[in-house]
Amino acid sequence: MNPHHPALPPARMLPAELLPAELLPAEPPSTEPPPAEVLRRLVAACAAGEDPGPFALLRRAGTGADADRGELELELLRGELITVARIADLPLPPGGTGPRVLAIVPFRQLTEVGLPCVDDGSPLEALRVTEHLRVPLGDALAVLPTDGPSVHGGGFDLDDDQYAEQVRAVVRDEIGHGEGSNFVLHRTYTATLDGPPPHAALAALHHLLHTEPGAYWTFLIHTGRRTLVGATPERHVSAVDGQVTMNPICGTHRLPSDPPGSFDLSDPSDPSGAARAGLMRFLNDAKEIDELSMVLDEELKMMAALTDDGARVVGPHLKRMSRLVHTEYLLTGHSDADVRDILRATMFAPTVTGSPLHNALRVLARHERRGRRYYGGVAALLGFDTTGRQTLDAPILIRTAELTPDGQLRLPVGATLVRHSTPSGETAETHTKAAAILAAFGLRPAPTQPTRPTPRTEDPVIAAVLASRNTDLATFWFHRSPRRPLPPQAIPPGCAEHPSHPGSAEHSSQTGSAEPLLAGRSVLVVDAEDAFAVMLAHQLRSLGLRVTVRPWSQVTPPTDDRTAPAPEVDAMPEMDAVDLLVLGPGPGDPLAYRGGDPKMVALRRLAEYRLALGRPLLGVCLGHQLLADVLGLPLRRRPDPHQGLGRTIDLFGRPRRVGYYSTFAAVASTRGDSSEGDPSEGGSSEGELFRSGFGPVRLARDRGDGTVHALRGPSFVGMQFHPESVLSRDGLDILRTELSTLFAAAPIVPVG
Ligand SMILES: C=C(O[C@@H]1C=C(C(=O)O)C=C[C@H]1O)C(=O)O
Ligand SMILES: NC(=O)CC[C@H](N)C(=O)O
Repeated sequence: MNPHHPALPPARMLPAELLPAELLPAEPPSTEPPPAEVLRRLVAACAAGEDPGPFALLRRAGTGADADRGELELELLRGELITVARIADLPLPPGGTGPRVLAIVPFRQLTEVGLPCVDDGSPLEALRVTEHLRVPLGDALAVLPTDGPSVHGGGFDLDDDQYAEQVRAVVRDEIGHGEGSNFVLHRTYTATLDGPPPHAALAALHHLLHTEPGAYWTFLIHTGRRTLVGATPERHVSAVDGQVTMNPICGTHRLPSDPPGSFDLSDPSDPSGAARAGLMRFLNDAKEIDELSMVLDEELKMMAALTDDGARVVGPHLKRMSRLVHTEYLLTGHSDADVRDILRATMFAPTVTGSPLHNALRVLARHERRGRRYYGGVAALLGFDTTGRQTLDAPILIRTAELTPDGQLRLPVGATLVRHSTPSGETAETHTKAAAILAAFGLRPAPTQPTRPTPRTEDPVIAAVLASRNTDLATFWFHRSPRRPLPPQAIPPGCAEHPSHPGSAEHSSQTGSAEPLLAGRSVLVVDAEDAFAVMLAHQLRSLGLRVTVRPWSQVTPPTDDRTAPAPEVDAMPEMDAVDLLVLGPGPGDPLAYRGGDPKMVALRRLAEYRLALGRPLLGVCLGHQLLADVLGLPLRRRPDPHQGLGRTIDLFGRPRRVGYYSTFAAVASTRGDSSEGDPSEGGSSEGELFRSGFGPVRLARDRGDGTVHALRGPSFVGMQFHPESVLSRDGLDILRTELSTLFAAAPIVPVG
């Protein structure tokens, strides 16, 4: 018996002192019962309301047992409960293979790295694993209870009208004011259990194992202080053999049937093909497509910061759950970092927070005004493989109910809000997401038949529609060569390839190779609170430049102006010395410099300083807006935010596919309008000419509304779009062209 679980007495063994001496075996018998028996006793203890001690049951896809052994299993872990303050405190001493620690990381863990959130004090609890058993899934299902205690008094903390109003407010006040492109707001369903929570959780797990075969983890984690039970579709991050994988899932198609049955595209009971038609509408829905691209961009930022080889994108694919279908990408890269550092660096997924991450967290705290407990955090299984390398498997805690010993059930659920979200649509989405878990507690009708998991290969028509989404995306992020082949479990079924293959002409122009005019030049990228800066750095490096990235608060031009807000760090000589200064993208209203906003003041001063110096300067999005402002072009807030929007534009006479994440824009009025910023010459393929105090500026403007897509001056370039975004198919080529032109034109200034 496991000494940590005295509540579970041995079932069959008589105490040795009661046996006649001749019956005593020469060798002590194995006292370890078979795994299914251990589970049976655990279930019995829970049903009797006894304390089963900390344990977990995990049905893991991908990196789980299936991949190794080809049979379905439920992992049973037991261990000691520990509570730690920081992720780094999770104990992972070398030695032994297999899982060692199973942690539940609350959302408030963000405070550990100084990121904003409503701090509800939820603890970082973990099981230090003392026992790891594998129970064949069939045996487990035979032992798990089919019925749990009844549950009553359910309802959402925010009613539908209140949630819809929050959706409206975020779209209008945050996305509509340049604070970011997507935000996830949650609401929580609560109810009360009439019996022991671990027993209720086991019955719910049984239900979910049947109904959610498409889940990434179907699991129950009982720490003694709480029980989490759920079927989460989404891997947040895993690390196997130095291969780090993230899995942004976004876009939600609500399945029509109620109560739901199996979702089969060739379902003979759906002769009209209604299910298929609905799925096709979803796959072609601009909002759903944009949602996934936005979270792909945001997770690429994380991967770019985390891995030494950038990241590689695979997908998109469908992720099928019982009542809904999602779309997903997979991102892989290489990192030798300690798995606890990987966890710490990825708090938390953009699919449960928003973009850009830091400001999204502020927006969440502002609108949600209550803690998230474990919602949006992760479960994390840490251990070692047979070669002694650390392993990590961390799903996102969504579609997960928390049961507390006092019988409270909480199920938080959210939706990704984007510029074209509708309050009613997002509210309906939260109901559908909650339904699968609520059904497991008898709070919603159960599906009539088991759900079919996502097939290994997609239906060819659907696969083609999915693959076509990549034609407008940046090859650069699809063909970064991984250091080693992807492990088979990293590649999901029906892997869609990017249409441009290695070796093609398009591929070589889009994947980066050192440029003669750029190679070896030094660049300082100023991060204006958007990790797009790190993606830009990867692209610039691929063009041969030497790149440093620094937060805006640590970069400041030399100034004698003592009235200006005090910089955190003294003037940096490299401001003058670097061959190229890049002012990066960032959230917020660029004109807020007038009210003294420290970030906007600092960035604008950098633009002024570098312009006066006459040395190469590139402004991207927010950086471009502040550059345009210094040049004398007016800035306007768009009525139609371009947050997360791919467009084909006319860029100095060439059609270019680029991605926008902006609500503001510089505007140059059309000829005949006498307002400031009037271009002084008519349009040409070279763009219109605007005379600024820093020399003539060529403008690439939108013919419809006059907004400035890009500008070229004697020593500077501005881009309203994001060349680094996955939405910018032509981003890398634009950077190459614009920077080469800039360096060809810019006088060589000796620095000494
Ligand atoms: C936020 C949740 O789910 C996330 C949001 C999705 C969406 O908005 O389409 C889809 C999958 C998840 O990444 C949740 O279940 O609470
Ligand atoms: N991505 C950005 O740099 C955005 C700039 C600015 N916050 C806007 O929304 O227009």
